[in-house]
Amino acid sequence: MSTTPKTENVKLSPMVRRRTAKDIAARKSGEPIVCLTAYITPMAARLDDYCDLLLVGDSLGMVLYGMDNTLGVTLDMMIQHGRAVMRGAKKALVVIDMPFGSYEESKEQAFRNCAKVLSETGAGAVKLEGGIEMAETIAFLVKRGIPVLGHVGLMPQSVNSYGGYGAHGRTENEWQPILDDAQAIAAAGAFATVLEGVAAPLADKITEKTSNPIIGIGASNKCDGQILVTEDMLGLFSFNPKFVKRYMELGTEIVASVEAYASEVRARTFPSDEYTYKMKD
Ligand SMILES: Nc1nc(=O)c2c([nH]1)NC[C@@H]1CN(c3ccc(C(=O)N[C@@H](CCC(=O)O)C(=O)O)cc3)CN21
Ligand SMILES: CC(C)C(=O)C(=O)O
Ligand SMILES: [Mg+2]
Repeated sequence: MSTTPKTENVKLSPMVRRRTAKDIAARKSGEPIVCLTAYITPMAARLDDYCDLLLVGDSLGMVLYGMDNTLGVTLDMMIQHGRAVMRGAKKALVVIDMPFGSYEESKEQAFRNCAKVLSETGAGAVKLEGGIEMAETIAFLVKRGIPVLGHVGLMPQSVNSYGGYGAHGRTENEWQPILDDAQAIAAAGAFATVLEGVAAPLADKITEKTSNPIIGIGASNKCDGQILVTEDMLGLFSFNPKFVKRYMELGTEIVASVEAYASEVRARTFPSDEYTYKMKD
């Protein structure tokens, strides 16, 4: 009889070291940081090999739930989708967007909710929108072990104040406050910053004048990295702002497939023989 201990038969999956916030921080002026959003396991699994960072964005309120903006997204939604993405992604750093109302009130509120998000999802960092006004909160979180990805420029959770999603910094008198925001949160310890919806020359200047990596969306190709909403670049979300390049037309392909299925059902050509069970011999 074999006396081999049971543990010897346990197959360990090959160890992949997941990217950390520190790895991303080290990419200032280095190899561009590739980022996309992910909300669900099967998508995260497919993006994982190609992305340094996967963001569970609060854009999921609009993309998955049909909301008009991101303001109705809850902490529980972010946690459930965060867990789903963690099950699919093994290599990328997973970052969870803090939803509107979950962090702005005080640094204590921010810590409580960010800690809940990290402990219940296993993700490696959180993202929160805000410039100078959030710098103190970001420093408080970072000093207590919570890596923070910043987000300045167009901040979608402030859509009611802006009155829309127009680009910022398209006249030079708008530049200084946005640069100040980016520098303030870099100084507060954000490991990188998303810069959204700004004129390209301003994005170039901010990238040059900040100490942490700048990840652009609707910004410029001189940023230290790029992010897009995955459903936007796949052509699944009916939305066509200037900054979205559609790499495929998934929505059109879905419609074509459903059309084919519907007509086969009506013609009784589906399910054909190969899709039906035979009797046992
Ligand atoms: N699917 C999706 N993709 C995103 O990039 C995204 C979201 N959702 N939800 C959260 C925010 C909202 N964002 C938006 C929403 C609309 C425009 C937009 O319509 N832009 C127009 C100009 C609008 C105006 O001038 O008022 C454009 O042509 O760029 C841009 C960014 C970016 N974020
Ligand atoms: C667009 C990205 C940066 C985002 O914040 C989101 O997807 O919610
Ligand atoms: Mg967001």
